[in-house]
Amino acid sequence: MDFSRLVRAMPSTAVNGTDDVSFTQLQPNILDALIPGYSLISKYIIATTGVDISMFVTALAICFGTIKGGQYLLTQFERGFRKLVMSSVYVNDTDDLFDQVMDWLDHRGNLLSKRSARAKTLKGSNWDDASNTTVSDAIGDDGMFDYNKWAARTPPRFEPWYGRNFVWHEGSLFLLRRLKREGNRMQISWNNRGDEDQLQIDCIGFSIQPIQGLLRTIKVWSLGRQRNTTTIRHPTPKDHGRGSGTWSKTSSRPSRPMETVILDATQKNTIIKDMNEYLHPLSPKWYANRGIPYRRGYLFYGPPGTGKTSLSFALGGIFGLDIYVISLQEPTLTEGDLMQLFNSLPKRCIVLLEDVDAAGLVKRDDGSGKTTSRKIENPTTSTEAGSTSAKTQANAENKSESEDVGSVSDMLKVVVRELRKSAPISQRGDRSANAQNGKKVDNTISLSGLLNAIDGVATHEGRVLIMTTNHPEELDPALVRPGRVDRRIEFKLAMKEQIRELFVRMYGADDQQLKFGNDTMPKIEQNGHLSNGTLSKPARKEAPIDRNANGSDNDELSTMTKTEVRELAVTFAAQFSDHEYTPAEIQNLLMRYKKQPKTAVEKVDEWRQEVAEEKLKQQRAREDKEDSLGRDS
Ligand SMILES: Nc1ncnc2c1ncn2[C@@H]1O[C@H](COP(=O)(O)OP(=O)(O)OP(=O)(O)O)[C@@H](O)[C@H]1O
Repeated sequence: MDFSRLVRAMPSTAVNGTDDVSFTQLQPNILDALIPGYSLISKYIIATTGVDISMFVTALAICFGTIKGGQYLLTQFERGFRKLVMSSVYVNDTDDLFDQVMDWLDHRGNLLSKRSARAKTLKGSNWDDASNTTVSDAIGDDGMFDYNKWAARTPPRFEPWYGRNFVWHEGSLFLLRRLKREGNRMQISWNNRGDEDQLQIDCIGFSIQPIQGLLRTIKVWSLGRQRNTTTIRHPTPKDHGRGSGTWSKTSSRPSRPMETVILDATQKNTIIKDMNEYLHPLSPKWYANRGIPYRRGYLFYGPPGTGKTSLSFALGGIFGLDIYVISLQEPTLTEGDLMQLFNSLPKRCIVLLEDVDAAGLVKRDDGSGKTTSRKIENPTTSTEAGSTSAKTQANAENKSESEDVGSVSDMLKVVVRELRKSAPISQRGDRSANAQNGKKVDNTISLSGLLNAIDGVATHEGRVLIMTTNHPEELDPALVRPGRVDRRIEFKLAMKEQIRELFVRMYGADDQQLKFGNDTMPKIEQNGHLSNGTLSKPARKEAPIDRNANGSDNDELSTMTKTEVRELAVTFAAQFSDHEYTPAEIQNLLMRYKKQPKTAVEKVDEWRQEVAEEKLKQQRAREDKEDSLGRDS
């Protein structure tokens, strides 16, 4: 705005205030100062249409000025008022509390502005919100499940949009606003999730105590909602724009009940008791008094599909801990990120470090100035349909190394394998695949980098570290030394008893009690505590298991009693030897016949044949790949 022109436009009488001022006379001059080129436009309009727009534009300018002035005064008043008599608490969006408050706001429908709200389609991780939809709503005319119908009936979630939200809680009035930082300016915006958002909570008074009470209420409310769910977090993808080395919540799923992980009872008990003891509120003091870092590490090792991840998730469920998953195979993960990720862990959580053997760790400098690369094997693909166990694969490879070095081509294979072992990490395994796919692969996590992150600073004391591997023999002793790994748990191929339990769980789950296979063993209460063991409850009545929700003709279960299922489980398990298949493979067979336990028993031989053929095919494919690698080199 040109103020000098504005002053010049006012007649001296008006400026001096000695004469009456005709407001209409001033209009063109003032408007010309306010809107550059106004007089020209105005003259043109008068010349072409004969209409004088001065009055109209004046009215508009006055309205605009009044509104802006009002807004300015209001902001100044609010600022002054807040400074004088209000207290504030800020919550950053990287804090869990931020989401909890947003969720809480969302669930208080009366908070939403009457005129505007943001509708958000719910993603799969929210299990509760589809509960209003019944199965029949989602069945198409042809009797098949129609996902679109299901999704269409799942209501969107309505969230607050721009503006202030006033909350009345326990006799206090709160003002909640979301602020987004843009440069040095804080702007109000609801749900424009970006970087560095903040929630500002104000209340009237000279203390933040009422806000503390509000946040406590929200936390308790949130805890109630999260009960029986396990939150999984992964490193935030690099392209997310939030900077590397931060965690993102990837899912919140119903906790996996411990009894669904079929393992040796003693083994399972041991780890639960150990963790329970470690997480006890008095434990940190016990560790501190003895000068021992308050950390606990476990190594879960064994072939793919034997329950390592499942047990980790179930432990998260019973101890109410969130799970922070890091895969060292992630090609863009750097040592700096790893350190930052470990340093930003909450006080109590489970860190699941997956496939530590396949990470491509470079061994620590052995003093000779050389660093030696670790071997990367192509980890067995644990497809649901007939995955080959790593053990079988390892045996096959060992065998080929020791026996088959007879022909030239066999010798070549061995040479190729050795070449692959010593090749730079970026040229091997998954990183190689990523490189071919155009992903960035120029980083490496060295063993010392990993050890630094694990040992880290005292801030992440209290966490539980679970490392999983299919090849424990390939791990550097430094990584698994006591203090870093306090207990090693071996996961083996399924025993007959495990197979029987898997069968019973699949077909008679409603009848299963929380037990570890031995009635004298302690039971896990819902809250994760151990209690003295009692006899498992017998089946209530011998009625057929009728869960014919969408009845099908070949539903054998609806006519079977639980006792019959148990008896059939024994027949099923008797067809296998111990340590023949992984639990994942057995589960895959059972999943094919979800309601046909008798058919599952009959089909074992057919399935065995199929799995053997599949494994042979995979073996041949591996050999062909090695041959072609040999030819290329
Ligand atoms: N001991 C088990 N009890 C019950 N289910 C199991 C068990 N082992 C495997 N499964 C089932 O097999 C599937 C794969 O299991 P999981 O991911 O836990 O295996 P894993 O040992 O972690 O494999 P990987 O080494 O490939 O990560 C899951 O669906 C799980 O339910």
